Amino acid sequence: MSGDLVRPFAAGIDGASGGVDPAGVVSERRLSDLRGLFRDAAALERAVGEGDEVVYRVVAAPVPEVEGEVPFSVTTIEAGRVGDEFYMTRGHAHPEPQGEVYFGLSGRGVLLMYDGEEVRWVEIRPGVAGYIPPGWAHRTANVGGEPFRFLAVYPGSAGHDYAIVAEGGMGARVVRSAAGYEVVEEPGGAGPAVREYYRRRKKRG
Ligand SMILES: O=P(O)(O)OC[C@H]1O[C@H](O)[C@H](O)[C@@H](O)[C@@H]1O
Ligand SMILES: [Fe+2]
Repeated sequence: MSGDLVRPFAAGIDGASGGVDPAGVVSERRLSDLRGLFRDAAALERAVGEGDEVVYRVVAAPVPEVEGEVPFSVTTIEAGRVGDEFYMTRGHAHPEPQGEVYFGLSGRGVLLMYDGEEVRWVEIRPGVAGYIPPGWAHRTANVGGEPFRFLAVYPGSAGHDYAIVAEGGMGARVVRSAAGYEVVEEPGGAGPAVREYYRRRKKRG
């Protein structure tokens, strides 16, 4: 059904350019792809009108997203903000509750995680690995003045659920502050449907 497994190989990971060699799928997300995610919708539309720049690029290794394989990719998030909020990924949960590891390659970012009730975050720098446990949605933001790059390694059967983050949020936002950045929790919390989504995914077996 899912075809042959991948043959052994080595890939070059270029922390200075975000390149992966050999590469598989390359995807780009522009400001206009991130509508509805930043708090300041008017600032986002202005920036879309002023050139709609690429916010991040993901270069994947040639490993398919199927059960048993372990895909990996390098994400480069450009430096920038929409209003006070730092450039960030769309963010997703894994419909199959599977973990993931991020490893910092260059620049400085925040890995934000959310389980429908609790917000956790860690700073990722070169040489730092962040662990995303099964059942936690995740998003990264570039909190520095240069591109932020990280390697991600995850189970091929994990999948990507973007809708739960688009609808339920991440419980917090990464914004500029006098100290550089801060992670500000959002008031109110998620509704019962969102909390139930995560609760189901955090039960083992
Ligand atoms: O998928 P996004 O939320 O847009 O995040 C961007 C990318 O970050 C990491 O590299 C993940 O492993 C990728 O699966 C993801 O696509
Ligand atoms: Fe993921």
